[in-house]
Amino acid sequence: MEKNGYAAGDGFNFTFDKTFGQHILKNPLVVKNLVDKTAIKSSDVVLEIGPGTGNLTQMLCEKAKKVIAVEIDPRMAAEVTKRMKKLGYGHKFDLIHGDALKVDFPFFDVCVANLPYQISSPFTFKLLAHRPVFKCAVLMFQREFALRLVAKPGSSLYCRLSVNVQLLSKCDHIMKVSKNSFKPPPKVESSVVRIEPIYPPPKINFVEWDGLLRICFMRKNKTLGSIFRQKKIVKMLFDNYKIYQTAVNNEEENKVGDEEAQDYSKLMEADEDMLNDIKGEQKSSKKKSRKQKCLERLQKFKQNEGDDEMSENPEEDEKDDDMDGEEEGSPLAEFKQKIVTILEEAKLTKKRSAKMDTTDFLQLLSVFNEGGIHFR
Ligand SMILES: C[S@@+](CC[C@H](N)C(=O)[O-])C[C@H]1O[C@@H](n2cnc3c(N)ncnc32)[C@H](O)[C@@H]1O
Repeated sequence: MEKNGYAAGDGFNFTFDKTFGQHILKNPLVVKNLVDKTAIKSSDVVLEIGPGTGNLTQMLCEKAKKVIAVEIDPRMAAEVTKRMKKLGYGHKFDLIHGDALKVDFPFFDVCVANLPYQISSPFTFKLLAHRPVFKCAVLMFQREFALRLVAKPGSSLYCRLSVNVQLLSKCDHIMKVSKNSFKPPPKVESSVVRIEPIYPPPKINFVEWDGLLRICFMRKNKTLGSIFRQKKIVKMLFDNYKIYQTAVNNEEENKVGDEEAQDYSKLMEADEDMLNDIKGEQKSSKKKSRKQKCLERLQKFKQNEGDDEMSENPEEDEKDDDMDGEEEGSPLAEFKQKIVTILEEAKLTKKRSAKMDTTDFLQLLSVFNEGGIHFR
């Protein structure tokens, strides 16, 4: 039987469902390589997300003490269970039928997943929030997403997703996987990433963190001095400041802070935006000619260079300083001066988000918070 022009998988009498991103890893070398990279011990419990027909599952069962798989498609769930029983792994294989974003994960040491790419971001942050903390996760992602996860300061792909994931984990790109290793082949290239959670995670308020990063990455090549002098930013922070001061005066500070302190969910939302950006880029780039794309890239490159040059020059930077019409000595102007002083004293004025690592951002959040400046 055929659906979407593809025959059903090796010997399985059902068709692949595109809505569940069913692209089965058919290249045994890739399967072996991927499982080897997990360095599973015979005492490890493995959580596999999206086992499909079980090509990875079989090898995971060979190595691990136990494999628990979460599969959304009942046909795949039945198939992989039957296959593991037939191979003699019934005693060490458990299946949870459900949506990986909704079910509670059991205890595990290692996670392996080849999931639909549209849920990469929420899944990654759900995993990073899982407790007790696990040893590592080996995950297949769309290449662009993977490269953003591991991008370092200074790389053109460095973005909020990179900072957020690297705040919570050590992240390495371990192999590229071509479209032809899958059946049916997806439209995009893939990469495998190894993620090792950092434990304990930094004790910060993630809503504050997310608010700060959103501002910093609005123009990642601009200096912080320039970004934080913009009237709309100063005004927003001033409003926050007043609300926060009222809360402190009413002795509600702890209520405002503590409840949200370990909430990663905002980071999930943040990076959903980024994932949509990748999807958007792909959709629009499909319609463009190669020449058009080259021209755009060149323009973008020049623009980024321009940003850097512009913000090296204090006079040019002033152009962004649109506090026009704001009287000297007004509460807003004084508040702006407070921000400028905090940045100067911390020697952060000349820093640019594009080149700042997680430690720099943690320092920035800390000096702002100490100065009573908040981002939620
Ligand atoms: C790309 S296929 C990978 C199959 C198999 N692991 C392999 O590598 O050959 C993705 C699998 O994830 C399952 N899946 C999709 N969305 C899911 C979700 N939200 N929760 C759990 N499984 C899901 C699909 O049904 C499919 O079996």
